Amino acid sequence: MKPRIALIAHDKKKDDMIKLAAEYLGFLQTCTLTATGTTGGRLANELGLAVDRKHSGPFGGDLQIGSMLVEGGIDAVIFLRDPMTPQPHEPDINALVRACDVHNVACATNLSTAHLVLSQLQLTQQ
Ligand SMILES: O=C(CO)COP(=O)(O)O
Repeated sequence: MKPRIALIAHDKKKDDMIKLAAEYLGFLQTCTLTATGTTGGRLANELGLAVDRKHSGPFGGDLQIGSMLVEGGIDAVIFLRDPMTPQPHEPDINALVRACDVHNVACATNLSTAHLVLSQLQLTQQ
């Protein structure tokens, strides 16, 4: 089955997300991708990736992805959080990360871990 990956980035991390996704473009094209609204828009517009776009994070996008994950619909989450900027929807962010822990779903919240997760997933697909 294709890996089902959620891609989410806070505003100051969106350029990092685009660079990361560009590095793994060939692999990500083989995956089923879900993203929060603005992140997904950039991935689609700038890299041509087919992404199921949920609401923007502050409007419930993290919760929508959390709900999918709880239902068993997500294999890994790449969530480039901005630890330096307070977010109005902090409880939603914590709920998503908590849902990953509850359901033992890989959750990369920084670039180093994102590389480890994506490179490993890519290996297991080959
Ligand atoms: O806020 C976010 C995650 O908490 C991301 O939402 P956007 O991708 O819509 O900016």
